[in-house]
Amino acid sequence: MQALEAASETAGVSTDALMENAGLACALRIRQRMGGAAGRLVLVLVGPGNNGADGLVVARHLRRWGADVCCYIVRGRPADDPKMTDALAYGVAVVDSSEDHGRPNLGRLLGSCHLVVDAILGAGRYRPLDGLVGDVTVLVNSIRSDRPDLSVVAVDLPTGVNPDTGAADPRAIVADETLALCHPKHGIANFPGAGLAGRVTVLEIGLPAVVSAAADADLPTEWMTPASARALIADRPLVSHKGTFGHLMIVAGSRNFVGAASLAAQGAHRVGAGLVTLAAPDSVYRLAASRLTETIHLPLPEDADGRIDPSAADVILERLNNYSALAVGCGLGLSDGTATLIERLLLLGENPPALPTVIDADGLNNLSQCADWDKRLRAPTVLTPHPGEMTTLTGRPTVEVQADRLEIASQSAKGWRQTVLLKGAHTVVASPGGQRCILPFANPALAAGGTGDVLTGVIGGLLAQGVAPYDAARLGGFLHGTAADRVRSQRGDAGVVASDLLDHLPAVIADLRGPRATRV
Ligand SMILES: NC(=O)C1=CN([C@@H]2O[C@H](COP(=O)(O)OP(=O)(O)OC[C@H]3O[C@@H](n4cnc5c(N)ncnc54)[C@H](OP(=O)(O)O)[C@@H]3O)[C@@H](O)[C@H]2O)[C@@H](O)CC1
Ligand SMILES: [K+]
Repeated sequence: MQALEAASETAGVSTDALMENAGLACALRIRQRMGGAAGRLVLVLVGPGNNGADGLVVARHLRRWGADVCCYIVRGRPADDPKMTDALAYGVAVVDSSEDHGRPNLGRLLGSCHLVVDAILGAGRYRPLDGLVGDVTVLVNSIRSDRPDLSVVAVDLPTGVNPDTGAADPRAIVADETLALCHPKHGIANFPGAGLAGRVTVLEIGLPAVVSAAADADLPTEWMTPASARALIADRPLVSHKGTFGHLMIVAGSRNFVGAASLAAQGAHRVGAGLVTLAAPDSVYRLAASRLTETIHLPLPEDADGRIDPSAADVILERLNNYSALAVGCGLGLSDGTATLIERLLLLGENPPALPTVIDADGLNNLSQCADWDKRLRAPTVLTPHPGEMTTLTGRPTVEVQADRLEIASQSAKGWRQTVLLKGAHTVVASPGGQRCILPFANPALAAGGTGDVLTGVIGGLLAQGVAPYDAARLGGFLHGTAADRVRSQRGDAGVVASDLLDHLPAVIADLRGPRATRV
């Protein structure tokens, strides 16, 4: 952002103009969050740099719209600060921390306000919080934890989070929402900083078009937003039939994992796949069929333990010409037989159309048993490991995978020449061509068995509709994450089950799509 700011100046757009845009965008979002400005009491914590200047612009606009606004100057600002002059002119109250010994004024303001804006520190050069700033942040965090009705909204980054790494000072602000200005900084993408940011809303600050186009081309990592997800949702023609939206084959399930197969199939239906066939062991078919009324079934021979028998590869392969995508893995089980099945379906070139494929869970575990699997995977594929499965595939310890999720996902995608979706808080998606994106979801409700099976079905359903692998993975992950957030907001963190996500998926898609007219 510092480089982009300099490029903007060169292109004729001053930092002051960007700051004004940023401050207005933040004020609009805060007003929306509060359900209006009039009569609200807002406390803006103002720091010494440009983040503090943004805070003064926010204060001025909220005051203009009728809020009662007080700026608490945490650390001295220049004597002739024009943003301060403007804020005062609009009637913003100002309290200086140097005149608030023992902080009685800050305590009183925190006790009575509706919302706190953290504009103390942003993306400037990072150093640990000094005593003065730390005193303020500790008090804010402590009153926030006593007052569930109090929202803390951070401008750009929560104060105390290292913008480049996501490391956090122990006294860093805990925010309910962070308003990321233009390109979110790594500090709120990486944990622990990401865990302090709350909901992240990305705001435009009006970079000149030439600068933002160059940045989009240059920046290696995309932060998925509703707007970027919307751009990936295809129109559904009015004149269409079930064949228009593809046919997915799901190879899944074993005696112990009947539900995995069923959840994957429902995930695919709920994102609009035209037809879904579940190829599962005969005993799984008998249990799942009554529940999956819309699914086509292909019962398969099974071994003594209720896993798909490798001879089933013939049954599947001879039908694949009629399909548009393949999803493999959910609840398959792990044995020599299932590894042989995977090898035949995916590695031996017997799958003539080389269908776009998503491989998950035991699909990945079985794949890792096959020699040189990464060199032999022919079809355009999305691999969706969780960190443990990534360890199995790469041989790198899970702590290493977790410490550098973006890089490891990207290196793997390039090395395997396939799309990789690395699950976890802030799921990462990387393409073989070097694109990569972060899905901004960290939701403990997703830490439940079966949610990965739904995701596989969702990605498979999108692949079947002709969405390219990298787009299917990031859009699928975004739909899944948004559905999970909705479930969490209704039901809380614990006790959510994977099937709760399913009913939300169509509405998530419809809301993203918006009222745009469907084109023929
Ligand atoms: N770039 C853009 O295009 C745009 C940027 N914008 C905004 O600018 C923000 C970046 O502004 P910035 O560079 O002035 O940095 P910021 O963090 O506000 O303050 C740095 C000051 O803090 C001080 N300080 C640092 N650490 C400290 C500590 N631990 N404890 C105490 N003090 C500490 C440090 O002092 P020093 O370390 O030098 O003593 C320095 O004085 C960015 O996040 C966004 O909000 C938008 O308006 C739109 C356009
Ligand atoms: K801040």
